[in-house]
Amino acid sequence: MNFGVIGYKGRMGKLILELFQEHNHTPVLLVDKNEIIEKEKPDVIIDFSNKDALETTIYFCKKYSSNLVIGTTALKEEHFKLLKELSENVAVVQSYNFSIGINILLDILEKYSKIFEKWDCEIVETHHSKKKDKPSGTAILLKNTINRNLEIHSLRLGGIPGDHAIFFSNEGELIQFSHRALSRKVFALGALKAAEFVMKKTRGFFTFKDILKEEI
Ligand SMILES: NC(=O)C1=CN([C@@H]2O[C@H](COP(=O)(O)OP(=O)(O)OC[C@H]3O[C@@H](n4cnc5c(N)ncnc54)[C@H](OP(=O)(O)O)[C@@H]3O)[C@@H](O)[C@H]2O)C=CC1
Ligand SMILES: O=C(O)C1=N[C@H](C(=O)O)C[C@H](O)C1
Repeated sequence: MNFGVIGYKGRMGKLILELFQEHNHTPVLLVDKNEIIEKEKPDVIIDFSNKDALETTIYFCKKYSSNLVIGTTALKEEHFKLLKELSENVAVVQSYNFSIGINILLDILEKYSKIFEKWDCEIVETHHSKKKDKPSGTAILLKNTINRNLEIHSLRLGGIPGDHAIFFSNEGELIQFSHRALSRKVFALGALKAAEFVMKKTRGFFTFKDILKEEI
């Protein structure tokens, strides 16, 4: 496939560019802050950049009828509205976490977190010190899935790719669910899986969990 990367100079952008090429896909559109390299029509555009790039991303998706895989976090309601509108014409996969493990954890929490309704619950997320947003998109996703008012604690340290832990506790016990991304490559692999998925679709709004339905 011909693909585009928004945020191609970033930590995720560089990995995505490398991994997709290893799988014989061709980069035809590269966008970063104040930079656009435009060669051909991309079949799919991958955006791991910043919410401020969304306008540009949507411009290119519309211009070329390209499908979109977007992992950028800190999106606001207005951004989701734009993505839903876009998905009326092209296929969009949006997720704050493209790892398989977090999506399995979301599934478990969706099914079982009600059991802990009367227990205290808090989330701790730990990421590298260069991460710009707080709390992480994944922590927001976990909180929305648990579907209750709870506190998120954010740590920004060293080079940690992404740790999330959910604690449930009553007077005498503690249960902890946790996930650690051992490297950023898991997210790039997830983006590749999502890009291959959208190539089979013409339109619609999907999450990474929709893609993993057959696996989890
Ligand atoms: N969903 C998931 O599974 C994952 C999501 N993420 C998310 O992906 C995003 C990128 O993460 P990461 O690669 O670590 O971040 P980086 O800061 O390393 O990369 C982002 C890149 O986008 C560029 N950029 C910033 N603003 C714009 C803009 N308006 N137009 C075009 N390019 C722009 C940045 O340029 P500059 O540095 O000059 O600002 C930078 O090169 C974050 O939102 C992060 O939370 C990350 C990992 C996994
Ligand atoms: O910025 C990151 O690095 C990550 N961002 C995502 C988030 O905010 O949840 C996913 C992952 O944890 C890494």
